[in-house]
Amino acid sequence: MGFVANTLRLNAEAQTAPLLSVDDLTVSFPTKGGGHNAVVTGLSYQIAQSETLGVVGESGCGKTMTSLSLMGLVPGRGRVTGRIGFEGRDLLQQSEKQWRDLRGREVAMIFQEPMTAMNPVMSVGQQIAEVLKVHEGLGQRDSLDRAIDLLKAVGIPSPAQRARDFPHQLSGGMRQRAMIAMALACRPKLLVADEPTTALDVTIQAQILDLIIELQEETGMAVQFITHNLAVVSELAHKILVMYAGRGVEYATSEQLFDQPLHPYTQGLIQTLPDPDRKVDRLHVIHGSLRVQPAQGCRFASRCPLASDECRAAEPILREVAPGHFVACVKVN
Ligand SMILES: Nc1ncnc2c1ncn2[C@@H]1O[C@H](COP(=O)(O)OP(=O)(O)OP(=O)(O)O)[C@@H](O)[C@H]1O
Repeated sequence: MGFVANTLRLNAEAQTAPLLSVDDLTVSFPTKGGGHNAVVTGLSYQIAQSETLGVVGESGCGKTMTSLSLMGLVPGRGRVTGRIGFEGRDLLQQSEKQWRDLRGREVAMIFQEPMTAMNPVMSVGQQIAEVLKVHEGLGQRDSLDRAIDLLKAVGIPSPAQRARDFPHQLSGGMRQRAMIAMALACRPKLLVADEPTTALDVTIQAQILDLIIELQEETGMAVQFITHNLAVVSELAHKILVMYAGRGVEYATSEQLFDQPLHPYTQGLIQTLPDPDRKVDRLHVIHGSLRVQPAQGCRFASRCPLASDECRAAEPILREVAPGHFVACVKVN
């Protein structure tokens, strides 16, 4: 192939290849009996540049472990297998040094608990300024000015004063916002946001979601946004992955998922959303618990209104039932 054709092919691939491609991701922890307990099983999804993927599911379904895998931060003796393709390389094959270079610079994560990410003995402004010095090559004065701008952008009042505070001097909500400012400061290619706004009041929540969208438009950042609240991702996500007990059970564009939810669990989640047009006496509840799982077959079967013997026979796999719309349920044709 000639040089021009080759270059065109490579450019076309660069435009179409997703930034992140997770294939068959499994995270497991050793059990007392000497075996392994998988908390995430065979998960596959992709995120393109400028795209937001919402990862939704109830507490304990494996959302955080999925995100920590992308940062190389799965705790303890957790074992991660599969492939995490990022710009064409497999992150699971990286050395610890390569992980350290990647974190913060190319992939940044905002956690539910901000103290995880902050240095307790450095002022908040200085911490953000350090990021800007390293990533943008700014000097001391400029980096501090930009840090103050970022604190203002995440809704922190008197940002110049707050910049001089240490993390423990800020309230929980302020700390959360300061951590978000720090993650966004380095303009990561991929932002992993784990329930970042849950503890904040609705006005600040909306402000932070707007800030993420703004930065995404400006820099082409990809976002993986984890939440148990489908309403939050409906505003923000282009695609949604619904997880149940460590597995992906439905994966589709936001429109597909809200217009035609196929998995009974997704349908249940959507019914739990308050709808001003739907007059109901009380909100829908998905009865049962994630912790109660059948020994084999579909993990949702014990809570599913449609479950029959065929559901309990074998675990359904995620399959494409319409272009770009995947579901793991034998009841869906
Ligand atoms: N260090 C660990 N060792 C063993 N199991 C763990 C460890 N950390 C988490 N788990 C288990 O992994 C499973 C998935 O947890 P994870 O935190 O990913 O869920 P989640 O969907 O993010 O929940 P939440 O919304 O409550 O954060 C849970 O069953 C949890 O008990």
